[in-house]
Amino acid sequence: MSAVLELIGLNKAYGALQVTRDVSLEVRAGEVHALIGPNGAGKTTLIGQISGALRPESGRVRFEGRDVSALTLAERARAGLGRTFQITQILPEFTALENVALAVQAHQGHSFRFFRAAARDTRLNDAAMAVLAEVGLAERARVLAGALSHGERRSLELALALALQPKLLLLDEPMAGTGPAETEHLVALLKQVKQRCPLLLVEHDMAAVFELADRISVLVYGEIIATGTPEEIRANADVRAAYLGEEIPA
Ligand SMILES: Nc1ncnc2c1ncn2[C@@H]1O[C@H](COP(=O)(O)OP(=O)(O)OP(=O)(O)O)[C@@H](O)[C@H]1O
Repeated sequence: MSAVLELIGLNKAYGALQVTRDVSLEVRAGEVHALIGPNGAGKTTLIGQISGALRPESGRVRFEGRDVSALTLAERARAGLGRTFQITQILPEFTALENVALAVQAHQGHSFRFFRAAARDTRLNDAAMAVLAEVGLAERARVLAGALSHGERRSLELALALALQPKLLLLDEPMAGTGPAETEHLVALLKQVKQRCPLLLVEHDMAAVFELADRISVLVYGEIIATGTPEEIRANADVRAAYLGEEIPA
């Protein structure tokens, strides 16, 4: 399988604290690649360097064969490097449908200003409804985003990202704060999203990671200590030592 995203020798430090150490990694077409590691290992910092929110001191990011290292976050997003929006970026006073319509409209390159009116536009509405249906929120389309449950807002975040038709999706802890039923729903949803584009998934819920991932990379103190299939990672002595053998499901 070909690499959609390639990280080549990324390094980043905060003062004396080296948070990314010579990280090289590839996400291949069709795969869910999970990035796991103990708290503070540098996962979010690494995602930031991929999305363009943070600049590494050295190293390259290649996306679909193109060096995107010099591109801004917005330019990378336009190139198809998608990420989930934080819940705080959901507009609570607007309906789920209006939130997604805004994202669809943004993808089509229009101004945000008239999106209330634009949300009445049938084509825009249809496109937004299709994305909502994809994440299981069709029946909640007219509900204000602020009135959705936590799990539903997580699904809405995913819908906002999908509305931009990403060619790869970066997911930073999509299961955080969700209950068991919501987690199950999100796992099923991500399996479906995988049919559309590859995923780079940062997640602490190990059961979800081991269910979803085709390959897993393990980050410890900013360094990738192992990359492999779930079976390989489960059997890796260094990984078990880093996790004290606790969180890796048998
Ligand atoms: N802006 C910053 N300035 C200084 N240090 C930072 C900054 N951002 C993160 N760090 C430090 O960098 C290290 C890596 O943080 P990061 O959030 O990337 O880890 P993480 O693996 O995502 O952690 P978690 O699993 O807890 O979310 C931590 O020691 C953190 O305290």
